[in-house]
Amino acid sequence: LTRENLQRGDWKELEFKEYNFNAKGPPAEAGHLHPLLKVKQQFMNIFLQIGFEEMPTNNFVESSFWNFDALFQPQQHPARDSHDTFFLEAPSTTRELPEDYVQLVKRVHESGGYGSRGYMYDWKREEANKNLLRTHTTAVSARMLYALAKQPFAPKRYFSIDRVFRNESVDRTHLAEFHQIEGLVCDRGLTLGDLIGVLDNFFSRLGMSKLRFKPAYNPYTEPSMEIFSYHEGLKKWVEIGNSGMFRPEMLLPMGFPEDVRVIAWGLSLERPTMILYGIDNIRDLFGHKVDL
Ligand SMILES: COC[C@@H]1[C@H](c2ccc(C#Cc3ccccc3)cc2)[C@@H]2CN(C(=O)Nc3ccc(OC4CC4)cc3)C[C@@H](O)[C@@H](O)CN12
Repeated sequence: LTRENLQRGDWKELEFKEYNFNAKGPPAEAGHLHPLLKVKQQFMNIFLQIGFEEMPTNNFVESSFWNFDALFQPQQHPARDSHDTFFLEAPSTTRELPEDYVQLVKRVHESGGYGSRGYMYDWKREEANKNLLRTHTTAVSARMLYALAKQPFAPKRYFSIDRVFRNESVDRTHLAEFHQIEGLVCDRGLTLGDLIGVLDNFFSRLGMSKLRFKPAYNPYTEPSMEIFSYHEGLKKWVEIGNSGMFRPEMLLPMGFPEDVRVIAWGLSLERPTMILYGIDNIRDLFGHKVDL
């Protein structure tokens, strides 16, 4: 039907069939929820069911102070190197830190206290001021615990599920960023048994029972444990996370009473999502194909 023969009126001779209003149109391509967000919602529901409150994680940029120093992670630790951490050029330094607390952190790094020897090095404020992309959500846990320690003591359960950034080489199963899931319980007199109990409760809600634990090391927790679960589908033991008890050198400078303990654990969102959705290349989780 061109403009010409429309104007000439040829169409008047044409035979048109009845319009069928019951004909089905082409199937509308509906949207899909992203697998990561569906699994995130599952984890969030579990945390909320067992009485955990969500921490505010809406700051990707963090100071080295909250990301490392407050966690008693020494300034010469390799994780603080630019090969593992994304430091910011602008704004390169943090605007403000709680000065009285900074002095207590400096002292515990340099000379210990509370029964600790410390690391016996010259702690530098310039190092703590450096802005970075947070390498773990434990930086948020540090901020929340510091705020909690300023109140009259009350037990708390917090969780966070958000993006963290590591300056690592990317490959089929590793990207420069991932979503960390972290839970913590703060109360008087908590023991490693309470940590094991909380982990049993949490992971059993995901169908992961029969947990096994292996001694591990984190700069900010002592003791620390890697967490394993026997995966019926894969017929093998799978590492499902890491955990531990925050050190007194982290908690006592915040101002917590001596008998307050914090048990905490972490895992990633990508690993369970890839397993639950049978995705073997992590890039398939993110947008269009990017061949790095
Ligand atoms: C550099 O990233 C390390 C990441 C990530 C990780 C590791 C440790 C923490 C932590 C912590 C922590 C420790 C103490 C106190 C506070 C936080 C958080 C994320 C996962 C943690 N991991 C991990 O998620 N594994 C996992 C979790 C769930 C799962 O469910 C499947 C349905 C069955 C399967 C697998 C363990 C390994 O994948 C490990 O090789 C990779 N880990």
